[in-house]
Parts: sequence; C-alpha cells; structure tokens
Amino acid sequence: MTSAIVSGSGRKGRKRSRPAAPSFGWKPVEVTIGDVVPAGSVDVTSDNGDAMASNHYDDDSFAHRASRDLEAEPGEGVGMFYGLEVISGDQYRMITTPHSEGSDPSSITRLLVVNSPDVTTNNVDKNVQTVRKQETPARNKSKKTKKQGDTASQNPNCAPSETRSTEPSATAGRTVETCKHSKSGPVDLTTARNGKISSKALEDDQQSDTGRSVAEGSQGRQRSQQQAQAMQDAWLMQTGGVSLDLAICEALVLQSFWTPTPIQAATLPAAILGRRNVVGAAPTGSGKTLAFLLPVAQFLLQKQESMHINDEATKDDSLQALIVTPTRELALQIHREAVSLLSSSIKKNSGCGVLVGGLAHAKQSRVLASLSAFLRMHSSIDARVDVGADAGLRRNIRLEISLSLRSKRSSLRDTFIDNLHLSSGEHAHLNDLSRVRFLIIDEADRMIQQGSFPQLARILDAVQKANPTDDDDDEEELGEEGTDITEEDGDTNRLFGLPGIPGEAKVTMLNASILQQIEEVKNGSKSGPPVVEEICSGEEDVEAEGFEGGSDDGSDPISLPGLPPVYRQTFVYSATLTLPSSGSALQSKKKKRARSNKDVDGAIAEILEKSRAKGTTKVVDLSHLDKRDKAKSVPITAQTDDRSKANAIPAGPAGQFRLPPGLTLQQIKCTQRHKDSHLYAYLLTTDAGASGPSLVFCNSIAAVRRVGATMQTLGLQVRVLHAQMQQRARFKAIESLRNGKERTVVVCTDVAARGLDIPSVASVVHYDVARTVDSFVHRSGRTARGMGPGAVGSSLSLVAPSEDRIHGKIVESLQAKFESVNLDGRLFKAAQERVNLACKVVETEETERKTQQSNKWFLDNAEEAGIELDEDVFEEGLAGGDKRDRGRLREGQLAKERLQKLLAEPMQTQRFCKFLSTRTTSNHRSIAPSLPQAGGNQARRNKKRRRN
Ligand SMILES: Nc1ncnc2c1ncn2[C@@H]1O[C@H](COP(=O)(O)OP(=O)(O)OP(=O)(O)O)[C@@H](O)[C@H]1O
Repeated sequence: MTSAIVSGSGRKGRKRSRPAAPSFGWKPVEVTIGDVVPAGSVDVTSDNGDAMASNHYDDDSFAHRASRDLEAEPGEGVGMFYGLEVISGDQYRMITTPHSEGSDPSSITRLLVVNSPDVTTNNVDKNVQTVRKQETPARNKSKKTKKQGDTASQNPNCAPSETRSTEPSATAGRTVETCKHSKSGPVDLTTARNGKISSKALEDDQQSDTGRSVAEGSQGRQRSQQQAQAMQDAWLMQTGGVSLDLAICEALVLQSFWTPTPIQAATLPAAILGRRNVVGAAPTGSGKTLAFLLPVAQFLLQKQESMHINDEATKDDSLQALIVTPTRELALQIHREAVSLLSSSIKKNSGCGVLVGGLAHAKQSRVLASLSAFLRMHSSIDARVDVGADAGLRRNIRLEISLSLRSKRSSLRDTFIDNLHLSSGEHAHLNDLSRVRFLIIDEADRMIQQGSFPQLARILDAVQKANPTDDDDDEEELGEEGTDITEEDGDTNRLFGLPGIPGEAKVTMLNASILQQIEEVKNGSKSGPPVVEEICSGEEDVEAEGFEGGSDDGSDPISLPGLPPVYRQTFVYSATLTLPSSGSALQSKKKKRARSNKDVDGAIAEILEKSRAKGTTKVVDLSHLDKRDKAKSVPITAQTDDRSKANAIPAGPAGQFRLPPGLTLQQIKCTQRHKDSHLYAYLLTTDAGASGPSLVFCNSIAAVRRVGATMQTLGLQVRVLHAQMQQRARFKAIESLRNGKERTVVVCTDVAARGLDIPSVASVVHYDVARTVDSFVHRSGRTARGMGPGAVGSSLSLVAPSEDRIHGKIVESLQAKFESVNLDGRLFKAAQERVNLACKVVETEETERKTQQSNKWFLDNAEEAGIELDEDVFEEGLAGGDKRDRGRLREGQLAKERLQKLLAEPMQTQRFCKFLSTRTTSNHRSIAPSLPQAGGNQARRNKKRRRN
C-alpha cells in the first residue's frame, strides 16, 4: 500500500513524480504532514541497524536527498519520518521532525518515507499501546499548526519553543499546544507532561514577583525539561523511532547518556515498538542492562499515565517485571540501575525490589514487608488527589524484582519460589505472577549451567502457570526433561544439547516446523515431543513477519477475572551467547536425532520454550567479530524475523568474541610459584597494574584466601570475594572497589566475573588462567567498561606451564594479541624477596590460627557438656610446641620484622619494560633509568645477542 489518505495539509493532492525506489527494495512513498496512512502501510518496528536507512533518510545529506526526491521548491521545508501515531484502530499519522536542528518544525510540509509493502496490519496493531503514548512535545510542535491554527506563529511574543503550554488532548491523551503570554514574559511549558503540570507552571509564572528563588527554581526546571527533551530527540533519532518517556530521559541526562550503545539501538525498537522477545548478545560493558531496563521503564511509565486517565479500571498493582540474575551482586546492581532510571518519576520508593539470598531472615522479611508496605502506601495515594509535577506518577505500584539464583542457602529465594505456589499469604503480591509483563534472564548462558537451570525452570514454569500462553499439557514432561538431560550427558553442570567447552551455550532458535510439532503434540494430534530443526538460512530470504504475539494469534493468555490477559515479553541477554555456525548446527541436528528426538535443542531455545515466549523473537548478536560469514548460515527460525539475520553472526571457529575496544590484553609466562611475585610487582610497579582498583581472579576459594592473605601481608589494600563469604562482607568488597577512595585489590573467584559494572576498575588479573573462553571474556570485561575514550583497562594472564594449553586455546579462539609484560629483573628479585617473607608470615599465622580455632572448639563443646578438660587435649600452638615448632614460629616472627623493614622502603618503580613506568607516586621512588634486565634464560639469550 503506497497511497496515503491526505488530511489537513496545504500540500494535499499535489501531484509529483515518484522518486526512484532505493536499492534495498522498499517502495518510497511521499506523504504530507498530517497524512493519515492505513494500518500496515508502514513498518513501525524499524528494529535493526539498517532500519533507519529503510524507514527514513537520516544522514547528513538528508535535506539534499529529501529535497531532491520530493522535488522540493526553494525554501520548502521537508522532514523526516519518526514513527507513527495511532489515530484509530487502523489508521496512523506520520510523526515527523525537521531534518536539522533549529529548523522550524511548522515549516515542514512534506516528508519522504520508505514504505514496506510486507508489513501486516497485525504488526502495527500490536504496537498501538506503545505508540499511543509516544507523542512528544517535539512532535506536537509540528502538529500545533494543524490543531491550533497557527496562533503561536502569528504572535511575535510567542516563540515556537518558549510560549506554549500544553493541555490534555481529547484524543489518546496527547498534548496539544496553545500559546500563552504572561506579564512576566514567555514561559516554556512545551515539555510539560500534562495539564496539571501546565497549570502549576502557569501559577509559578503569575507569581513570578514573589521571589527570585521561585524564578530560579522555575528556570532550573525549564533547563532540565529542555535537556530531557533534547535527550528524547537524540534517542529518537538514533534508535529509529523510539521515543523514550521524558522521565526516563531525565535520568539519562543525569548520566549524560546522549547516545544509545549499539546493543541498545539495535534492540530497543523491537522491544518497545515491536513488543518482541529479544535474545541479545553484545560485548561486556556495552550497555545490555539498559537495553532490557529501558523497555520495562518505558512500559511502566506509559502504563502509569494511562492509569492516570483510566483510574481504577486499569489499576494493576501486581508484579510487572521479573529479572533473574546468576549472582546476588548483579541483582543488586541491576536493582540500583532500575531505581535510578525510575527515580525521577517515582520518587521515594521506586517499587523495585531485590531478592537475594544470604541475608538474615529478618532483613529478608523486611525487604518483602517493605514491598508490601509500598503496595499499601500506593493504595492510600490512589485515594487522594495529587497536585503538582508528580501528580499521578506515584499512583501505581511498579514492582520489579531481581532474583538471584546462585545461592544454595538462599532462604529468601526459597521463600519466593515457595510463594509462587501459594495463593495467599503475607506477601501475596509476590504470589501473583499472572501480570508479569517482562521476564528477563540476564547472563543467560550462566543461568543454564551449574545447577541453576532447575531453579530457573521452576520460576519460568511458575510464571507460565500464572499466565499461560500455551496449553500446558506437556508441562510435566518438559519438567522432567531437565533430569533426563543431565543424566544422559553425564554432566550435571550442563544441559542436554550443550556439548563443547563448559560455559558455552549452544543456541538454536525454534523454527516453524518445531512450533507446529509442539502445537500438534499439545493438541493431541501427534505423539512425542518435537524434533528441533535448525535452519541454516544461507541465501534464503525470510520475509518480515507480522507480529504474532499478543491476543491476535489465538494463543493468548487465559484471562483473569476482570482483567485482560497480559502479553509477556521475554528478554534473554549475555555477552557470550554462542550461536552455532552452520556446520555445528547441522552436526548437532544429526547427533540430536540419533540421540533422542525428545528435546528442544539449544539452551536459549529451552529458556524461550520454557517461558512460552510467543511472537517474534528478535535475535541481536553483536558479540562476535567476524562479519565475513554474516550473510551465511545463521540459524534462523520462523519465530525469528529476517532482519535478525543481519545481526546474527555465527560463532564457532570463525566467530571470535568481540572484546571491549579499550581493553589491552597482557600475559606473563612464569612458574606457578613465581606468580605471587609477578602479581605483586605488576600491581605495584607498572602503570597498567597500579593505575586503579584491580580484580584478581583465582579458580578456587583456597587460592583466593591464600593470594589475598599474601598480598595483604605485602601491604596492599586487599579484600577477598567468594561464594562462601557472609553476604555483608561480599557487599563490602564490591563497595570498596566502587567508592574508589583507595586503590583496592579484590581477589575473587568467578563469582565476580559477570555483570559487575565498576567503571573505576583499571585492571583484571587472571591469577589462574580462566577455564573457558567465556569465562575469560567475562572476567576481562570487568574493566574497560562503557563508552568513550575513558573506557580503558588491561587484562593480565599469569600463565604457568601447566596452563599453557588452555591459555593457547583462549588466544587462538580470541585471535587477539596478548602483549608480553617483561618485568625488570632486579625489580622482580626485590618483589620475590618480599613475597617469600610474606608467604612465611602467612603460613605461620595460619598455623597459629588453626590451632587456636581447634582449641576453642574443644573448649566450647566441653563447656556446653559441663566437662572439665585436661590441658593435654589442647593442641599446642607454635608458641607452645616442640623445639622445631618454636623454631618455625621464630622464623615467622623474623620474616615479619624483615618484611616490615622492606615495606617501609618503597619498591623501585619499573623503568624499563613493555610497560614503561615513569610515574612516581607517594609510595614509589624513582630510580635512575636502568638497562633492561630480563631474568633467566631470556637474560642469557639477550646478552648473547648483544655480544653478537
Ligand atoms: N547509552 C549509554 N551511553 C553511555 N554509557 C552507557 C550507556 N548505556 C550504558 N552505559 C554504561 O555502560 C556501562 C556498562 O553497562 P552494562 O553494565 O549494562 O554493560 P553490560 O553489557 O551489561 O556488561 P556485562 O556483559 O559485563 O554485564 C555502565 O557503566 C553503564 O552505565
């Protein structure tokens, strides 16, 4: 459909020659501002990187091209397409903006869009809800001339951006601008969100002589509103049509996030406009958290506004979004980010809750109780009329829970999971999962490993049960598959269908035939579970599909009494979601058939299947470097739209993980027993290691304890972090990195490898080489996070001979250059001396501590039993031991004294090596430049070379 129904424009009916169709094959259509276009005539989802080019002209030469293609007359304003506004069930109005900043929007008379003939009405219908509320003041500016008869532009005192107030419109709750002029001068109310804000601002204006502070406050508000407006426009442009709520934009302004990251730009249109499920993979530190939080926040705020209009009828205080993470720290971090995103719109209590294990029972109950209290508080707020800028914004509960699944001792987790099966109780709102609108699995490849999946499956099942999107006849069978799967594979840490290196998730999307088979099985027309077929898309060109989710596809959730069913979106994210290449896909298909035809292949497919994700799934894989195979062999399914292919890049041998651009990879090859001294020298004397907080990863808790104690004895500011620690201490370790007052070194296990976002972390050290490539990628990704030139950091691997093979695999797989760090030989010798002393001290202290602990245990138990103990049942500590023990104690004491002396003198700063450091800190003493001094064989080789 290329014709437009023209309404209310001066250019109406004007005949023009149609411009040539662009090479991407879509038909361009010329429309006039105010045009109403039939549903289905334009693709509103514009949800991949190329879509902006497909939907409108947005590059620098836009003006020229649009003017040329439209045969614009000199001085005629042309605009660009921003999105659609719903006029009625099947008609939409183009939303436009001027092509360049500063242009008068009201001058736009025509625009050029590129029209997709393939998009169905269904597609657009599903976006009605989300598009409806996306009217922005910027767009109002262009509509103003239609609605209000050019009042503003005719009044010289009424500048377009300064003198309009907004009033609620009768249609779809949109705002319509009117011109206001007051004695105190123009008032910028163009960004006011609703009528109440307008009237409040006007009151301020009329009382402007009451005090300077009022005026200043108003100016400040205006400024922040303008900034939010500018932020909204910036994101609108860069996401190809996503107009974020102004409240969200305010939060983005505070963080200066003026540009969406690639993963955000690629997924937001699909998630917000298309209401699709999203499977997203992108490098560490690339903003995936916001990519899934923004759609949630946008939905909540839009819903909030619609509730403001519709009141009780649509009031919904139940859980809206559930985010599941693999670690407690990550859950807390996401919670913090969600709160800051919503804080400007929902003041004190954002309605976000975080449930993690490891906290005291009382504390856990308080978390739950506070959420309940918030529900009650909201009920009371609902009962009264709110006035002011926040009116209506605090009215409805926005409850979001991040649930960490890693803790085996998590009573809260159990409480929550158990509560899922209760119909009433103290925290009844947690029982109702029927309204969960967003189900988000972060670090998804981790969630399906190491025993987390059964718990995750329970939650997915509970959510599905509460709001079924399918017939659940095979629920039991699916539930049992997990057990069969692990038994069959003989690997309790992995799911069936996940062969290969532990930690890699094999992903296969469901295709049409699988889904059909699932349906057939469920309908009873076919026995046996579905067989997965993986489609290697190759050259095939799957046409864009209409949006299949929601109530129109016949598989809608069962309605709850009085409330319409909730359409649920599932988001699955990680930095390492490995999509299979064509070869592996075919192989696994054969293997799969030979092994069993019972299971849905692929972990992510499993998650999507378990959560009964309906509708089109958008797959965005930005996590791999190799784009040569981009056009080939991407597993694609009927459930995955064709535009996903452009982003889905195969992994495997040809696809290397993309690392953060500011990350420097380094390596030191040394013996296991020299690792401590290399670590110490690196942290203390190299610019890379000494420039900020560091994370040192070990493969075991015992190693964490030992290395942590040694580095602490050496005078570094050290904290340890592992899963067996008290939760409070875990938080403290993370906070020590975050507050950045001191340069902390956190020695940790992989519990800190994923998700943690602490931009100040300057270096990551793999004390033990990571066991998998995924693990290496995640660990290294704790540094060089975010965007821009400041996002730099280094990742050092200490490679012992026994780790050469696995390190080689990592190097090969990443195809990245690892720089060698050659420490100055003299420096290394000095470091080694200190480390030897520290080790002796640690060993002595450890023996003493153990003895004391054991004696205390005896004493406590004897006291409890009322027994008097003989002196000789106590173990003697080194102090009271035999001659040899006392000798060891003496050695320990001497080592301590010697070490203290050495530590009082600063270590020499490294002056010559790959990491040349001329920095002098208060702790470091510069020495005269020295000649290179490599150690051992290397030194001899260098000498020989020089002689020759
Ligand atoms: N649009 C943006 N512009 C600038 N910075 C951003 C933007 N979005 C997010 N960030 C910042 O980027 C950093 C990394 O983001 P985030 O923690 O979401 O990364 P991630 O992709 O989830 O990483 P990981 O895979 O390690 O979990 C954060 O400090 C965040 O504040």
